[in-house]
Amino acid sequence: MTETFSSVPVIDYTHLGNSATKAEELDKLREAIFVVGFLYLTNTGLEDLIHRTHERLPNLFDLPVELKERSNMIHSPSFLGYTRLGAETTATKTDLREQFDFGTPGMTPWTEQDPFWQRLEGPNQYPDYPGTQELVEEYITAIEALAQKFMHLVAECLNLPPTTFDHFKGKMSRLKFVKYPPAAPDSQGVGPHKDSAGLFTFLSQDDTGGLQVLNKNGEWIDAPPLPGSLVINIQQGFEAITGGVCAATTHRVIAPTSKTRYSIPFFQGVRLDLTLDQLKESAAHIVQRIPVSDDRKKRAVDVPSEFLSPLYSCFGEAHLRNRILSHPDVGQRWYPELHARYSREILE
Ligand SMILES: O=C(O)CCC(=O)C(=O)O
Ligand SMILES: [Fe+2]
Repeated sequence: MTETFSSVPVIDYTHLGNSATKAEELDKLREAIFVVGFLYLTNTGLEDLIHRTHERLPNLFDLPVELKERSNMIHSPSFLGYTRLGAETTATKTDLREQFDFGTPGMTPWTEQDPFWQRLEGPNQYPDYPGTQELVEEYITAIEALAQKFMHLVAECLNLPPTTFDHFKGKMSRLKFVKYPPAAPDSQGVGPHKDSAGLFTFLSQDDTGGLQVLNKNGEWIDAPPLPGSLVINIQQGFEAITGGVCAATTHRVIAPTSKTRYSIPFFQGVRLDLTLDQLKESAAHIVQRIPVSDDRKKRAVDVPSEFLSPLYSCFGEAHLRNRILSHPDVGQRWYPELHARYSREILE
């Protein structure tokens, strides 16, 4: 029988920091990473910040449309800014959500001499709502630090030196504020996908529900809200580092029917210049340590991983492709030739 899961494991962050409980919790983490690909992380110390941020979201999204549109993503070749309801596509269907995308501040401006995909790392557009920039910066600083520690723990659970994955880390991570308005039953909040921006995702969801993860048997498993927790999943960058053994995990959100849902995903960035060949070489010693399972590949049931396709020169290009297809209006404006090429590849 395929080794799979029917619920999402809960890992207590304080147990990972306590020598009396660490070994046992690392075992649970290993299982969560290698068998499930999803976990709840509790007691991270970020509860107050997460709570304060959620409290602001309804007012932020209630800003007049004209104000939100001023920071529309269409103005950003880095795919940062506001996306109105219905402007995003996943698995070729329209998502029923509205969102603000932010990146780690302080990126070096792109110039014509840089590779085209380097343009993904650019400046933020902040909505005109007092305190937003400060809150975004505070959130990104705090969660970047947690993400870094988490990555060290993942290395430790493989008996690798804690800093093993550090040189895969990219300069820019991404943070989103997302709103899902109520919709007809079984509507697509966001369709089935694997996160493409980097290593791990750290998601805070409110108390509405609707997040589902796919297990190896192709069944959708609910990931119900767990107050104060972060839901962590594997992105395509970590999948690539582990030679596809730790498959990025497929998930989706069913739109709410009677109340608005808000969520705050944070995507830990990966180095954009990583090529598949470089990865194969440097990841070989990592892959050897990963427990062998006869059904390694079965988790990736239905959503292809762009980066493991030899079509793309490096992670940056694979990620750019994903952005262009998710936000076709932005893709068409800034990268018309790539937009045409990537769209054609889907049809073929
Ligand atoms: O809103 C959520 O709970 C999940 C969002 C998500 O999966 C994404 O934006 O990549
Ligand atoms: Fe996602």
